[in-house]
Amino acid sequence: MSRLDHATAWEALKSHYTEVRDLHMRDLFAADPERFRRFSLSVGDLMLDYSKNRITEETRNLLVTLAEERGVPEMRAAMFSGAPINSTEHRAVLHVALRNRAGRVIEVDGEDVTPLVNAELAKVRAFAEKVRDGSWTGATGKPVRDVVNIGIGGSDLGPAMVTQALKPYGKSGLKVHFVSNVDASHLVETLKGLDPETTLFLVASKTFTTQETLTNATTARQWLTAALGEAAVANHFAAMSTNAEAVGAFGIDTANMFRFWDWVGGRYSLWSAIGLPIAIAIGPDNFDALLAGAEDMDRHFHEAPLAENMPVILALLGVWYTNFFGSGAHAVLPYDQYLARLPAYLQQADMESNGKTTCRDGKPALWATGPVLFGEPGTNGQHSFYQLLHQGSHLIPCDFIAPAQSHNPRGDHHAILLANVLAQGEALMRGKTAAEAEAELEAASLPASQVEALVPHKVFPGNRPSNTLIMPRLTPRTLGMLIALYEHKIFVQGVIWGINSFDQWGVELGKQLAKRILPALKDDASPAAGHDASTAGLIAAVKALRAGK
Ligand SMILES: O=P(O)(O)OC[C@H]1O[C@](O)(CO)[C@@H](O)[C@@H]1O
Repeated sequence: MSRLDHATAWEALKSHYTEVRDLHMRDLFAADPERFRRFSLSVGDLMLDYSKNRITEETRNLLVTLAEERGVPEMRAAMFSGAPINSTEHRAVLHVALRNRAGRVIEVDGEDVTPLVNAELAKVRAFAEKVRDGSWTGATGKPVRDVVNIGIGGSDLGPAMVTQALKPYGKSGLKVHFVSNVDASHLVETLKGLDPETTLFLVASKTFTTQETLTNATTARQWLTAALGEAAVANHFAAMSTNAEAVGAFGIDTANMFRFWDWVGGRYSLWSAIGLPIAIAIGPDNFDALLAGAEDMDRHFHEAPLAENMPVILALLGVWYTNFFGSGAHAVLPYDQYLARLPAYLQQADMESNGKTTCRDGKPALWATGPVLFGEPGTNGQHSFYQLLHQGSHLIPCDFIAPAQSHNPRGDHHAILLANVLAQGEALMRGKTAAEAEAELEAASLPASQVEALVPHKVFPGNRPSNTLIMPRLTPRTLGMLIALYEHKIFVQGVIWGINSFDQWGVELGKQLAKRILPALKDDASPAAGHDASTAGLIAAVKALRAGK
């Protein structure tokens, strides 16, 4: 693949940028009453308004040309067909096969994976049903009341986010908890008040070698066996993994193991057996609806022309701001308390996928790649970092996400929430001119000297871009669509930037060094030698504090 900055469309976009960068969106809206219609699109129940972006039709055309030139349609076809597009790990990338409810044949190394997926999904459904109806019992014959998922990264964030998002679909008397951090406080606080007789642990790890997960699972097993004995493990532990050998070695009966495959990336795995806690929490039929929503988005992404393709449009807008406006951050702002963990989930999905500067061909990326992603739910962010969004020195594109109906209609709450989300997009776009600020201050009868002093502080530049995603209601189906939308957006950006979005070598170095530091922390005989002066000094200081010196 040739260099991104050598693409013809890149050059065209560079010169187009110089024409567009000073246009104000206020003027673009004033000049075109059709702008909303022109720059919005729907997929099923999900509507995207992207008219509040610093673009013209020419911008969209050029960005679409860039996507074509960078081979987005070809890579998309390769992904859906099961080609090994995760080049550094020689793996297919087939989270789409996990929600292939249409039953398309998808082959990996000559084998159709669809029957494998369906068989495992049937096992997940059956197990979830048993836990929910009480026919799966603990060692003393009692039904499960608490499920504790132990996993981290992709084996935690997706299921935790979805389980929280779909809490209204939960079952009373059955709670699903998530433990991820190796800090024992996470496990200890979660287990407080739980009864070993009615607790089921799900150990979720693709590799089953992850230090945090195995440490937490070992301590959880001690907690269980201290109360119920070693023989209880079979009724109280199940695992989701690709590594049957390691699951068996850990002492979990592989009959209680739900498997997935190396062509499912960890951060794309919530649709696989890793979704078992979701299926238990919301029921297999709702889990199926989640898959159906994702499949709706897959179909749209696979088939819609690039210029009318929601994930492609979101990806191209991100490229526009990252690579031409020099924006290094992106805010995801769900106006729904149930989506509180969506930004955290997307941090892994996006930043572990596209936080890279080496291209597929091993050469450095000489252009910016994935942005810093952050966000907070609802109006909380407005009373925190929105100040910077409105008046700070950084241009930070925002995605607002808002279900039109609440699961908890109470008085004016939801109307207020919706008024706020719509107001934020409008405020970011319009801003407030000096003349408007002055008129406001004068109307408040302030003395002229104060008006003059305050006006510069009250000005909002506006012209700050945002997308707004709305849906009737947050349901398993709309959530499935939303997550798949972001997955495909990330994919398209990776293709354009020329990077492999499906490996994560950048997480390895810290893991290696932690393994070297651990003995030095635990054992006086292990010297801190071989570390830089700062790390060696910190090791010594931490050791002294641990010893109470
Ligand atoms: O599921 P596993 O193998 O325990 O890995 C957990 C997480 O660790 C990572 O490899 C990063 O450290 C993620 O990509 C993954 O989701």
